[in-house]
Amino acid sequence: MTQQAAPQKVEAQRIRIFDTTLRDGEQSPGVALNHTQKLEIAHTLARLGVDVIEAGFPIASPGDLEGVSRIAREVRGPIITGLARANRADIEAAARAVEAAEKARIHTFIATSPIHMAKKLQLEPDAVVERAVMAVQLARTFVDDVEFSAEDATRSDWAFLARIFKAAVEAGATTINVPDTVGYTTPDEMRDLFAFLKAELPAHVYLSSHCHDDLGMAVANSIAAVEGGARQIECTINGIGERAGNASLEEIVMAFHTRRDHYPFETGIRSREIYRASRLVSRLSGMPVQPNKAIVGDNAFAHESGIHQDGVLKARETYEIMNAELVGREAAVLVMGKHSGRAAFRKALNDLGYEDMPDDKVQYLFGRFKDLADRKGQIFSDDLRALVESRADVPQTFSLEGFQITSGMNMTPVAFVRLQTPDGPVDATSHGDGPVDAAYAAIARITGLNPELETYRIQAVTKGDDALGEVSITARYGEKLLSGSGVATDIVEASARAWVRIMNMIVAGMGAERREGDMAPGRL
Ligand SMILES: CC(=O)SCCNC(=O)CCNC(=O)[C@H](O)C(C)(C)COP(=O)(O)OP(=O)(O)OC[C@H]1O[C@@H](n2cnc3c(N)ncnc32)[C@H](O)[C@@H]1OP(=O)(O)O
Ligand SMILES: CC(C)C(=O)C(=O)O
Repeated sequence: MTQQAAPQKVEAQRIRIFDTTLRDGEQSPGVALNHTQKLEIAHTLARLGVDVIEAGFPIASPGDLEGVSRIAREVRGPIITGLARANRADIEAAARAVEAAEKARIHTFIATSPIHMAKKLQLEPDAVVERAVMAVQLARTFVDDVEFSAEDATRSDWAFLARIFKAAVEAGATTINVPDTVGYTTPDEMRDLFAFLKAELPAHVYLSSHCHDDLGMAVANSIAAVEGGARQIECTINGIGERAGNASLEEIVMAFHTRRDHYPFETGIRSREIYRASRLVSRLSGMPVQPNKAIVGDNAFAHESGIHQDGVLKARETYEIMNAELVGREAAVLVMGKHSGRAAFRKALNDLGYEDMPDDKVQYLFGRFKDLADRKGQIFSDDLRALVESRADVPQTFSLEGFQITSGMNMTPVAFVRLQTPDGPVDATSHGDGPVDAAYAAIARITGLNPELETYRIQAVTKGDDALGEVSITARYGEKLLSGSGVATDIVEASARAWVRIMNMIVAGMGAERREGDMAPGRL
C-alpha cells in the first residue's frame, strides 16, 4: 500500500526546532529521568517554543512508554513524538504512547550505511528498504505525521539514501531526517548532501538534520544542513546526548539570531527562556554545564581581564556580541581577579558605593587588590569592601572578652557573651537558630544594635587541624552596608569577632551607601 503524504508547505526561512533532550539527551551515560522530571522538562520546552518534542523511545521500557504518554496527554503546543525501530512492536508502542497528543508524530528509523546494514542489522540493502517502507506504512495507519530517519546517513551511499528516502516518502513519510549518527561529517559535506537530497525529493517533504558532536562540529553541521535545504534541526538543551552529545539548541538558535545578517533564518524559540531551560535540564539530568559553554556556561557573559573590562565599560559591543538578557540571564558580569585593571577596579568600587575616592587612594587599594587576587583568585564584593574598610581604623567601642556556647542535636543553642564596653564588661545570654545566631543575638543585647545580616562566608585561611577560619560578613544597618571579618581557629569566635567589628563600625558611623550598579562586580 502506498500512502502519499498530505501536501504540506515547507516554509522558506522558518526552521523547525525538534528537541530530543528527552530521548537522545537522555541517552547520555548516567542520565535517567523519571516521569515527573520528564514532564517538567517537556512543559519548559513547550514554553521555550520548540516545534517538536521527542519525548522518549516507548519500546525501551514501560517507564519510557508511560513518560511519553504523560507528555502526550499533558503538554500542549509542540508536536509530540516517540522513537521506534522499523518493526511492528516498536511502532505500536510509539503509537500507543503518542495517541493522546494534540499533534502526534511517530519517528521511525533504520540504518543505511554499509557497515550498519552488514554488521549490525545483517540485512541486504533491499531488505532495509523493505523494512523502512513497511515501518512508515504501519506508522501512517496510526498518525498522519511520520518522520523517517536513515541512521548513520552521513556514512551511507548517497544514491542509496535517495532511493530509501524516496521509498519512505512514497510510503507516507512527511519528514526525512538525515542523522550524522557518529559525528563524522563536515559542514561542506552536510551542505552538499542536503542540496543533493533537496533536488531528489518532493518539495513538500521537510528535510531534517540530526548531528552529533564527536568532532565538535554538530552545531556547524546543523547550520550547514540548513544552508543546503534542511528546515528542521534536531538538537538538545545544553547539547547533551549519546557520547559527545548532540547539536546544542541554544547555540543554533543564538547563531541564527546573532548572525541574522549571514543566516536569513528564524526559529520559534523564545530566547529569553533559554537559560531557565538550561538550568532545569542540568539540574534534573545531573549533568553540569561546563563553565565555558557558549550561551549557558557560567563564563559565557563574564569578563575577567582588564583590557576586556575596560573595553566593555567604554562600549559593551567591544567584547559582547549578544546581550545576556536576550537568553534570560543577568547582565554580563565583570569578574574581579588578578587580570583585572584599574578601570574595572574603580567601577567595582563605585558600584559598592565608594565613589569619588581620590586617585592616590584607589592606586594604593589597587596594589593591595592585586596582592590579594594573587593569593585568592577570584575577588568578591565583600572582599573589596573589606579591602577598603580595613584601611580605616575602626574605633574599638566594643571588644570581645569571652563567650560560652551550649549547642547540640535536638536542643536550642544558647550563647553567653561578655563584651568590654565603655561602661566596663557587660554579659548577656541569648538563644538562636544555631550557635552563631545565638552569639549574634547576645551581642545585639549588649550593644543595643541589631543590624540585618546579609551575607556570611567562611573560609580556611591556613591548612591543618588548627586551621584559622576567616568569617566575612556583610550587614545592612538602615541604608548603610557594612562588612567585617574575623579570624580565629574557632568559627564561632571568628563569627563573633566579625559581628563585633560591624557594631564598632555602626557606632563610628562607617559603611557605604549601597547603589544598584548595572554590572555586578564579581559573583555573589
Ligand atoms: C542512533 C540512535 O540513537 S538509535 C536509538 C538508540 N537508543 C536506544 O537504544 C535506547 C533504547 N534501547 C533499548 O532499550 C533496547 O536496545 C531495545 C528495547 C530498543 C532493544 O532491546 P533488545 O531487544 O534487547 O535488543 P538489543 O538492544 O540487544 O539489540 C538491538 C536489536 O535491534 C535491531 N535494530 C537496531 N536498529 C534497528 C532498526 N532501526 N530497526 C529494526 N531493528 C533494529 C538490532 O539489529 C538488534 O537486533 P537483533 O537482536 O536481532 O540482533
Ligand atoms: C535515530 C536517529 C535519529 C539518531 O538518534 C541518530 O542516528 O543519532
